[in-house]
Amino acid sequence: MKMNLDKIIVPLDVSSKEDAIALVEKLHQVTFWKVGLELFVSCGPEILTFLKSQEKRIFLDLKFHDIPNTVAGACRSASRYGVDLITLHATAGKTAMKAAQMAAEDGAKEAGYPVPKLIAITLLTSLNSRDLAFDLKVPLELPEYALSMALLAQESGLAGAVCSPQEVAQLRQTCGDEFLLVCPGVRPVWADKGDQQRTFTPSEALKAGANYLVIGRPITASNDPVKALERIIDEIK
Ligand SMILES: O=c1ccn([C@@H]2O[C@H](COP(=O)(O)O)[C@@H](O)[C@H]2O)c(=O)[nH]1
Repeated sequence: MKMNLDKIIVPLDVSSKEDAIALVEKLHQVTFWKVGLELFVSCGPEILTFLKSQEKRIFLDLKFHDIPNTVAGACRSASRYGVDLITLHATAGKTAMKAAQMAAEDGAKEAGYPVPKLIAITLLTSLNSRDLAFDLKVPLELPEYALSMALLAQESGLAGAVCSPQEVAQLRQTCGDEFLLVCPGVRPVWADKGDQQRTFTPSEALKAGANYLVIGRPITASNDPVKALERIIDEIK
């Protein structure tokens, strides 16, 4: 039970500190929480301080995407809070990713924390092949594109990537066992897909080689989040 629970990251996709604290208290067995744009924009770094006080691991998912100097500055600042994972878009480019990695090392060192793992967004799990080809005009097949973004992140010295579970087997095979692969877009068969386009079930995603699964609404939007989490843990036993 504990081993599988450690592989699940639950997003705190709520709009206030009070709601976030209530969720953390309700799902007290969850050890790894994700702070994304909605919560961070509404309550700022206070939420990180709260999670640290509860000895939780923190995935800071702000998906930085800017010029190298700005992305590096954001990663330096974020690393001073003692977070464990930080996202940035691979499409920010190699120079930005390299600068981000160096800055994260500096920020963590200044604050006396371990260096967080920087992981690159390959292609948002809400996009499908049609979006990639016709809207974004990317002339590559989707799996090839996701792989090329992961390789760019790896060449830039990043610890890993965020990918859909549908691409994780190929990324694992090419990028190796040490490369961290974090998968959102995970849906038990009984859950709504919502805006997620490239999904697998939790057991499929783990079998394919994901290190961590990010599972939000199937748990947090359920009438009984504790039961939903237990059901997922049972299914991946
Ligand atoms: O490609 C990506 C990158 C990040 N996310 C984030 O993961 C969670 C997924 O939540 P669900 O409720 O399980 O859909 C959410 O916070 C996203 O911002 C992603 O979905 N896809």
